[in-house]
Amino acid sequence: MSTEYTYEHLAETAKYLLERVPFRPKIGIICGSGMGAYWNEGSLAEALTDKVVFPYNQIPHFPESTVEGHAGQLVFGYLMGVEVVCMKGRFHHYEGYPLWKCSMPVRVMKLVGISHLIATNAAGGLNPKYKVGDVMLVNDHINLMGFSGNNPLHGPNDERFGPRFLPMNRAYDKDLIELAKKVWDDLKLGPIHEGVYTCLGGPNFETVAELKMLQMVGVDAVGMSTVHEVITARHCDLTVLAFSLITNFCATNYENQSEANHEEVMDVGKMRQDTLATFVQNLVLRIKKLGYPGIK
Ligand SMILES: O=P(O)(O)O[C@H]1O[C@H](CO)[C@@H](O)[C@H]1O
Ligand code: HPA
Repeated sequence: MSTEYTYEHLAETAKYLLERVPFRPKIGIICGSGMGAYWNEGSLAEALTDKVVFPYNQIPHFPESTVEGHAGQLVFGYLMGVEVVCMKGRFHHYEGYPLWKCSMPVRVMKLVGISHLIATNAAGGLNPKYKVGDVMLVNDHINLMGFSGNNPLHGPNDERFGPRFLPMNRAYDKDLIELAKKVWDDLKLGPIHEGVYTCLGGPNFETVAELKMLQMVGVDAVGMSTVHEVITARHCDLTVLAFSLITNFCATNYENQSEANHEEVMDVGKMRQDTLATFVQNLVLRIKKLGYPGIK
């Protein structure tokens, strides 16, 4: 990560937040485009009780949200009685931020005390079995931007966050994936998938040739976030669960006249928000009841 944010900067941010919040969250939740990043009514962050809300532009050293209509808030509160902190909206590379800046809130959440991260995103479905509105638990990713040397951990390493070299073969915690599947099934929410996610830089959606290539290398869902957050989270030893809401189908042939667009992404997010909120609420409850399982 760049030296622009030292450990001391982020510790200052964490101290500012902790001085204003009367409880300590153990679970951090990143609400992406499919989980109310952009709206209030019915969103997961709105379901929190005893909320303490920090607009990003009031938090020391935090980047500013630039996406139109983006709430840009860090919300502390209780979800089904479980202490959590929610990012209502995230930072993307296409907004002009380097990856280390996009994922700095993950380190801040670590410093305020979380041990578990639930990262959510909206993604295009490449796996032909997926339908719009489905949920895919991420069991692995392909760090395409990393192939060209663009990595959130690029630059000097501070061992207080984590090691210089880190394994990524168990990045997505298997126990949490199993637990998430069980919670989903117990709630009788229908089918749920497991698959591989990749992040492209955006902001344009993909060409047909790009999508065909991604499909060939085993990508099931494609988006513009999450991968750098998960790398940063694993670096500082957080246990990670991530899931994608499939908001659109990726066209892998030229006959398909449909075009991906952000309105559809947000519409599908709104359509599925109640289901996803119920899922996440029950999931955090189970994680707490089980004593926060997973790789710490
Ligand atoms: O990944 P999240 O933030 O959920 O949002 C996804 O949806 C937006 C495109 O519609 C992009 O920002 C993409 O990354
Ligand atoms: N491609 C990239 N990012 C996305 C998509 C997509 O089809 N849908 C939602 N975010």
